[in-house]
Amino acid sequence: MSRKTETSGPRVTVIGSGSWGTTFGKVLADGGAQVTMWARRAELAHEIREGKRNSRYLPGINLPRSMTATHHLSEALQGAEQVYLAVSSQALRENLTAIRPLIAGGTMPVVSLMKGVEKRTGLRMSQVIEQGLDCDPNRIAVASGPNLALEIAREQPTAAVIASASQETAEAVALRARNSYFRTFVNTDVIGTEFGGVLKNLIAVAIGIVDGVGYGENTKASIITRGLVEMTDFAVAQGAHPETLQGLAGLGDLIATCQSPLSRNNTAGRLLGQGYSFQDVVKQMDQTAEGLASVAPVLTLARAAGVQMPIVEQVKMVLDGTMNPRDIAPHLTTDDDKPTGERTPHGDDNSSGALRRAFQRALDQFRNGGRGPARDRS
Ligand SMILES: NC(=O)C1=CN([C@@H]2O[C@H](COP(=O)(O)OP(=O)(O)OC[C@H]3O[C@@H](n4cnc5c(N)ncnc54)[C@H](O)[C@@H]3O)[C@@H](O)[C@H]2O)C=CC1
Ligand SMILES: O=C(CO)COP(=O)(O)O
Repeated sequence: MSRKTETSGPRVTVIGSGSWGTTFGKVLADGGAQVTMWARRAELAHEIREGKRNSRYLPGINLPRSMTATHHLSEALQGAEQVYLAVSSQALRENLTAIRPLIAGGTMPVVSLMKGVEKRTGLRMSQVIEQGLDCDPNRIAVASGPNLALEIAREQPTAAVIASASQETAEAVALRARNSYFRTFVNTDVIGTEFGGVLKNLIAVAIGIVDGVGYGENTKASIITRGLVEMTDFAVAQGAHPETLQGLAGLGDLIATCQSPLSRNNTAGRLLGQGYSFQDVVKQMDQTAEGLASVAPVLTLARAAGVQMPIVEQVKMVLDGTMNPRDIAPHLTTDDDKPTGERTPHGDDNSSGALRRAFQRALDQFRNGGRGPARDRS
């Protein structure tokens, strides 16, 4: 398929040349941008720049001719109109320290492509960016959705969400990060969009465990469905719109990650289910499985907010080696509470949930200058 590859397009920079950073760089380049990748290792920058390949992370993929790469941060960031961040979540803060003086005074959007929380602080990536760059939250955007890197690198049609507190920033980023095989929608629910990406990783680890022990489709469907309830309850308690969790950044990503053997979180879970210890799994994974680091901070936040997450609790117990993977279930098997309904506290029949949604919609409209709701709107 031939793609638009102008060499005179706007300059954008992608920090991190792993599987997602490189794939997103290709998305941007195929959308007409002049993309400079920053790679930590000089050899990888050389391979991308000269060979138009990233053989370790994206085997078999030819990268656009217009894409270049460097391992010098200052060179990578020079003249960038937008900056995309795609290192592992735990490495973000140290990278921001190096980036900050190089973009000081800049007003360009900074976009998180990451799906984790910082282990030490429990902060979302956009919050770490706000602190690390000391920048206006209206400049920050996050990208999320059912986005398995290798499928997108193969140009399989996919959709994603770009969220920012500023509708204008979300739209500017969405316009840049789109092409014939990658469609971006926008919203202003940064909390829901980010937590969707974080939480589905945890449910994908649970599904991997189920696969690893050899359970079938009923168990998986039960865990995916109840997992979405946990994701929604948690995210809404943190200030998200429930609708966001029903969209691409929630349900969409949950389906993709739970179904695909390409998912690293799913793979890590499968190894746990097969009996490998957490330490063995970490040794075997040569790419980032964010869910492993997010479990503890998510549970800390959940407990503080009074949200119950029985599936995530079980993932933690399997990781800690205190639960046999065969005991995983859509509920805590030690739970002898009386039967409850399926509905969540934000369900349609709940007036406080409806009130909250109405209030959030009004707030959204106010933020968008009265232009109406902007949920997942292209
Ligand atoms: N691979 C995928 O399909 C998708 C990944 N993501 C998210 O993107 C983020 C990055 O993931 P991937 O690119 O897939 O991971 P990866 O493991 O393929 O690459 C991570 C990159 O970060 C770099 N890195 C690690 N520690 C670093 C440090 N201290 N300083 C600088 N660079 C460092 C590595 O060298 C590597 O280039 C994660 O948060 C992940 O959840 C989001 C959507 C899709
Ligand atoms: O976020 C992803 C798909 O949307 C990638 O999932 P994994 O990190 O589990 O590979």
